[in-house]
Amino acid sequence: MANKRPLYIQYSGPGLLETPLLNKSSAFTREERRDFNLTGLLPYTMETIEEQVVRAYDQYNLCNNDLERHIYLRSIQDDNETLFFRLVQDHLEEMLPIIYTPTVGQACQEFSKIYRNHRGIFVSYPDKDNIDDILHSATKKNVKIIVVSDCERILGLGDQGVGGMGIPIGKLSLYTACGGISPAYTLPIVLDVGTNNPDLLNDPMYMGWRHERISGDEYYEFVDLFIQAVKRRWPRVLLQFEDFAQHTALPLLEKYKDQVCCFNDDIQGTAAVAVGTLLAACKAKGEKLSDQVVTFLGAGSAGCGIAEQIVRAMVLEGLTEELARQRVFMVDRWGLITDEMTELPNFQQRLSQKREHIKDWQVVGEGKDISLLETIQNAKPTILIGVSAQRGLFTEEVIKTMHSHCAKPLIMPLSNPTSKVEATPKEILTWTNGEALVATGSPFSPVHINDKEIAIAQCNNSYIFPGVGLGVLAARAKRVTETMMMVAADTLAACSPIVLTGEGAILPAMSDIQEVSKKIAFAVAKQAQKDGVALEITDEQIKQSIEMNFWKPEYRNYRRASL
Ligand SMILES: NC(=O)C1=CN([C@@H]2O[C@H](COP(=O)(O)OP(=O)(O)OC[C@H]3O[C@@H](n4cnc5c(N)ncnc54)[C@H](O)[C@@H]3O)[C@@H](O)[C@H]2O)C=CC1
Ligand SMILES: CC(=O)C(=O)O
Ligand SMILES: [Mg+2]
Repeated sequence: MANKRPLYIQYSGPGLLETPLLNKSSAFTREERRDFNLTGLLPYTMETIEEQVVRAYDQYNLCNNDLERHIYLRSIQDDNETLFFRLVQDHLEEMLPIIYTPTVGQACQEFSKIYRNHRGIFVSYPDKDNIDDILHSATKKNVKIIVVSDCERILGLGDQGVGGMGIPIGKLSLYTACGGISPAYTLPIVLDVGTNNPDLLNDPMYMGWRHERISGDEYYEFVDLFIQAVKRRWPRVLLQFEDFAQHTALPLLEKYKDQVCCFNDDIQGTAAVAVGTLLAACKAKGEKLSDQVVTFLGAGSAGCGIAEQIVRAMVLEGLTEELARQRVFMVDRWGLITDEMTELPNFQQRLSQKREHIKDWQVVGEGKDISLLETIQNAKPTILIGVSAQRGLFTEEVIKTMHSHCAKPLIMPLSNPTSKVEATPKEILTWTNGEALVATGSPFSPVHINDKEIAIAQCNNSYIFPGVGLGVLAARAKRVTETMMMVAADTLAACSPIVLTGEGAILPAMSDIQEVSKKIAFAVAKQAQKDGVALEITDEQIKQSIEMNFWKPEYRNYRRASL
């Protein structure tokens, strides 16, 4: 047991067994059973956590499908968090797809059907006058990281109403499993502002506020009530915005990024993991990022967030911003985004291509609505990124055309969950004779082609946010800056096996994720100091803080706290 210091607690009897953060189930010792009035409430034999994991894993293997596995793991989490995280840690690669994408998507869609137990906080619009009271009802006093969603864009599955709670829960499980943040410090929150999903509104089982979404000033005033209440309750908390829709994601980030310690995972976390992946792939090919030409399908929060980070990285390599922007092509549902398109939101406008630069392109229809295929035929990209949440849009023709211009293209269908992928790795590798480098948002099995087994990198922001959170806590940072996200990307690239050894995968193995998160945390903490948003402590103190904050799923001895 690494942490031998006893924990002084006030709970006893059934109340202790019903407190998931403290419950040890059959692992309570004889003395603890006596001291905390547990004798007779548990079978006689005392077990170790290893024995408990064996039983739990046996039961897990009896489940018939992934949703059942998800429900089973969530039930352990709601009963005994230490056991849950030990089980997940011991079977990380197998269980991440169950507690996170893709299965969490199905769990969100079926939330009201599979609901078992309360977890997290629901801040519902009709309760808007009581948000302080709601936050004070949270049993955790010392919350350090919140993941909050209004659930309007859950993965690529659209508006899931309160069912989206699965996402903050899943993200925070990864904060602990991958970034060592104690579950005692994390809190998932859903802002229930209604839903525009007719299936949910018509579902008699739907558990959220049965009302269409509030919008406009009413929406922003409600979110502000929430943010101000969070600041009063936990002034230093790190707030992660997750799975907001495109029309609110950036405005909320712009509004709050200088007011509270916060970031938007879909814009900034995704940008960092994608640029980290690109940097690693370029190093592996012996090329510079600034030599690449990048095409996006999907110019939303993720697409534009990644594109802006690519521009920043190209500028750091020496390109002018104007030249960098000329190398990035954004295709959305109306085709290539150009400066002739009126009514583009600002974040797309900044990434539009100037007509004069593409005037010589060979396209049909006088250059209106330039398709993805036409963009690829003319721009001849070396990198193709899919963040459109539309299955199948990377067609055989699109991929083969890309391959005809670039011998070893990097193709990244990043949309989640698996059902929304723009093309599967098997399709891409088949159409490119195994020559493309592929990274996906959701996990995929290795592909066998030309007598080779090709592992598929999972380019998901889960490589970034746990380390960023750990770094913010270690340095006690007050803000999350763009440069902190940029060093997270650089550090991820530096951990890539292909960069380190010249062979292997583009991204580190999931089994190494804790060490990667610690490295990202250190770099993020140092950058926070450089940016003047963190404590001035020594490198040694940062490292110590990271190690000290790194929670391990092990039971501690309990002593009775005097009341
Ligand atoms: N791998 C990762 O770490 C991450 C993956 N994602 C995934 O990326 C996808 C998009 O997320 P966001 O950018 O936040 O959503 P968003 O809604 O902001 O953007 C999606 C964009 O795709 C466009 N689009 C829709 N249909 C299209 C079509 N037929 N052709 C071209 N464009 C089309 C939409 O107009 C929109 O601009 C989701 O599936 C999400 O799960 C998001 C964040 C992180
Ligand atoms: C991974 C993630 O954050 C998303 O798909 O929304
Ligand atoms: Mg997300």
